[in-house]
Amino acid sequence: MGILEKISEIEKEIARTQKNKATEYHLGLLKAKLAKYRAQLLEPSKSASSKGEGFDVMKSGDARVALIGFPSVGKSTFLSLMTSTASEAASYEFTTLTCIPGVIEYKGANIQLLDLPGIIEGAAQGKGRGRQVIAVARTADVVIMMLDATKGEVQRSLLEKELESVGIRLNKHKPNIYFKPKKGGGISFNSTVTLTQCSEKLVQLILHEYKIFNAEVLFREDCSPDEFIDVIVGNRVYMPCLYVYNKIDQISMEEVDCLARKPNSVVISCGMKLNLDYLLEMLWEYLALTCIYTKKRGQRPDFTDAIILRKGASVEHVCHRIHRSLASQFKYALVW
Ligand SMILES: Nc1nc2c(ncn2[C@@H]2O[C@H](COP(=O)(O)OP(=O)(O)OP(=O)(O)O)[C@@H](O)[C@H]2O)c(=O)[nH]1
Ligand SMILES: [K+]
Ligand SMILES: [Mg+2]
Repeated sequence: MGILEKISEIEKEIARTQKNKATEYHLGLLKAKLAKYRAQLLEPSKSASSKGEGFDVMKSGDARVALIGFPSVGKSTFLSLMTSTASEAASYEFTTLTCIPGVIEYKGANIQLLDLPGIIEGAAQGKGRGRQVIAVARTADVVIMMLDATKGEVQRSLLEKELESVGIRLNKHKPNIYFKPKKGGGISFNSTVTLTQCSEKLVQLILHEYKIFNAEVLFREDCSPDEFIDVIVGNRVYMPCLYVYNKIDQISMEEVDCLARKPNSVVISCGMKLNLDYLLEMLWEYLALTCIYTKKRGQRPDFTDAIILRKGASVEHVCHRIHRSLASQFKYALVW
């Protein structure tokens, strides 16, 4: 019997079993077994762990948001609330075993929301489906880190550490350092600002550690050694992250107030549908999308049909979105 069949057998037996004092232990045992099989299912197969691939879900819509969090913080409940997709939610951990996409429609944009399995400490090393979950997170435009408001802050720092360890930088911008390896000429080091954390000597040491002996380095901001290393190593992902504290129906007003004041944080209750509108507003801000409406001469624009682009998009981007031949024949645009 495969694990999936075993799981379904136990689930059936739990459903069959009447809940009362006499069956308490039996049910408890079944649930423990269920959790064990689910955990086994979450162990990555050897081939999957070596490749570190994500779940195979097509990117669609105008932007992608990934839900990252420990098990049972309410990720699936949230997806089912915000989209027309239903994702199974339950009180036991690892209810969700794969990536489930839904769509949030907001201001005329389609935002793809991805429900993912819960991740745990050690996820980056391949514990559970952690590696796959993180691989999906890398492809997102914004990460929602969902946290259980009734649990301590330690969950937040643990998850941050996991993402850090695989090169995901949350709510940080790319360090403003020009770095170019060369064929010869040694290391040329310059800075346009006063450096308080790095010196020429340190930069050289770090570069030698990476076996780089010829390069041009220009610091345009006062970066730390870690940030410099990020630049050398490359392949870092700089990701906006919204910390969402769910289940505030379970804590006191004072505690809610304290969490709500943290930077990049929103407090909600999926159970009582609290503050979800505000979360959407914040999400929209973090996605940094912009709505562009086209209009015919002498007519009003159609505000139900927006072209959604990243902030900073040019008229040329708009042309490409309308038709690929438009930009080359383009003469002028009136922009409001
Ligand atoms: N009190 C309270 N319970 C909630 C809230 N949101 C979700 N829950 C409950 O929390 C439990 C876990 O919810 P899920 O949505 O399955 O959590 P998940 O993060 O998807 O869990 P996994 O898929 O196992 O990682 C369920 O019993 C939900 O009913 C909330 O706002 N308040
Ligand atoms: K759950
Ligand atoms: Mg879930």
